[in-house]
Parts: sequence; structure tokens; C-alpha cells
Amino acid sequence: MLTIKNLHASIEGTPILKGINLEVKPGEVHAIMGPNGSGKSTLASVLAGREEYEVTEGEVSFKGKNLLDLSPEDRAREGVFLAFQYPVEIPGVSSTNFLRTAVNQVREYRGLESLDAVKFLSIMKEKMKLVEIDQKLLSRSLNEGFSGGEKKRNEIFQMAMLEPTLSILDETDSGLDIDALRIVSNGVNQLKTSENATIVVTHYQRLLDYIVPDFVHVLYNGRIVKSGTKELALELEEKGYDWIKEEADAASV
Ligand SMILES: Nc1ncnc2c1ncn2[C@@H]1O[C@H](COP(=O)(O)OP(=O)(O)OP(=O)(O)O)[C@@H](O)[C@H]1O
Repeated sequence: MLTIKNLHASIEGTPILKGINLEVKPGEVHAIMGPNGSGKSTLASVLAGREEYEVTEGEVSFKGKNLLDLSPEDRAREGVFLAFQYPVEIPGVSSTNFLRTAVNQVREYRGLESLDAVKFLSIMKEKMKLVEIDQKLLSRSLNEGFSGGEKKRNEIFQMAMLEPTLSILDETDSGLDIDALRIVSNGVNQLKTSENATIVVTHYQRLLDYIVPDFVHVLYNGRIVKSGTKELALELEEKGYDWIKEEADAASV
């Protein structure tokens, strides 16, 4: 579904991603871990098409198309969803209106008919249960004044509504209380099918007890320097990153 080959990307002339290779197949969950500043959010942003980043080398194919050729909007329409590390506030636009527009745009792109208000609200009610989100929150301006945890929960609610093929969750666990972590993770798990895939960027092994990954990758200095199964996350929790940094630094000399 997603094939990343030798991806290099820079921001303001500074190289951040220095040759990422990754293959994600339908039905898989991949966790990306790694020290602060290693490039995890940059990778998520480059995949979503954020324009501050310049891809200087490499290829990304998504469902057989060249992802890098598509605008951020078309990537979303194709089914790429990025849950932000810091969700943006959009004053004056209610979550409900924002989502109805987004959902209908995606449906139009996929050749499906638009949802009228009644149908939209009934789907919304069903998905609200999934992430236990309050209706009151959704009638407020998008993310405006939402607590950190409410923003994250709302991101997963948006994901539930948009039914993406590839979801990229950038530190969705940060700022969540213990119950919210469980609720958000349950939501992600229930949205999992054999056709879609998830990339979870996280610092904490704890999240991976809930969202169990098929693969864990360690990003360091703009490259994936180690990949393994969920046991790798446990090993990192126990041993930290120094041993991986040493291995990677020794290999690059
Ligand atoms: N405008 C910029 N100019 C130069 N360097 C930048 C710029 N924006 C980001 N960076 C650098 O890019 C590197 C990668 O950042 P990124 O946010 O992708 O890391 P991360 O792995 O997600 O980190 P964290 O775990 O702290 O969230 C960091 O060293 C950061 O300082």
C-alpha cells in the first residue's frame, strides 16, 4: 500500500530525513519510535504533504500512485490521514461543519454521493460512541479551547469519520489521561480492517500495549536504524536508545 524508498527531506535547507525505507501493507500497524529530534514528525508531515518540507531525493508510492505528486488535499482524498501532534484550532468553524465538508469531499472524490444532514448526523452519532466524544464539544469551534486530550480524541473522531486507508498518528498518546488513552486506542483498534493500515509515532511502549504493532521501527538521525516486532519496544523501554545510537553511529563510520 505504501512504499517509501530512500526518502530524503529538508526544512529550510537543513536535511532531516536521510534515506528512509519503509513498506506498509494493508492490515498492518507500524510503530515509529526514536529519540527527540530524530525526524519522526517530519516523516509524518512529509507523507501528509506539508509544504514546509522539501523532498530532495527518493520515492513514495501509495496504492500504486506517486504520493509526492499529489497535493495535501488529494492525499487526504486518496485516504491518507494525519492526526497531528499539535492539532490546530480553527475559530469560527464548528467541528460538525468542518467534518461534513471533509467527509463529502472525500466521498465525491471516491465517486460516492454526498451525505445529507440527516445521514451525516446518524453516522456521526455512531462514530461518537467509538471515541466517547461529547456532542457539546463538536458544536464548538474546531479545537478552539479544547484541552490537549480533547483535541487528541477529536483527531481520532475525525479519523473514524473519514475512514482513511492509511492513518498516521503522531504522538496521539501525549497528553491523554489513562482513560482517554484506552478509549482512543480502542477507537483506533476498532477502525482497523484488513484493508487499512496505521503508522503510530510514539515515545511510549505503554501505547503499544493497547495498539499492538506488527512492526516497530527506530528512527535515529533521519534513518530507520532498527526494525523489529513489538518486543523491540519493550527492549527500548528497558534499555533506552544509547545502544541503538552506538550501533547506528558505528555502522555509518
Ligand atoms: N525550521 C527548521 N529549521 C531547522 N531545523 C528544523 C526546523 N524544523 C524542525 N527542525 C529540526 O528537525 C529535526 C527533526 O524534528 P522532528 O519534529 O521531525 O523530530 P521528532 O523525531 O518528531 O522529535 P520529537 O520526538 O521531539 O517530537 C529536529 O532536530 C528539529 O529541530
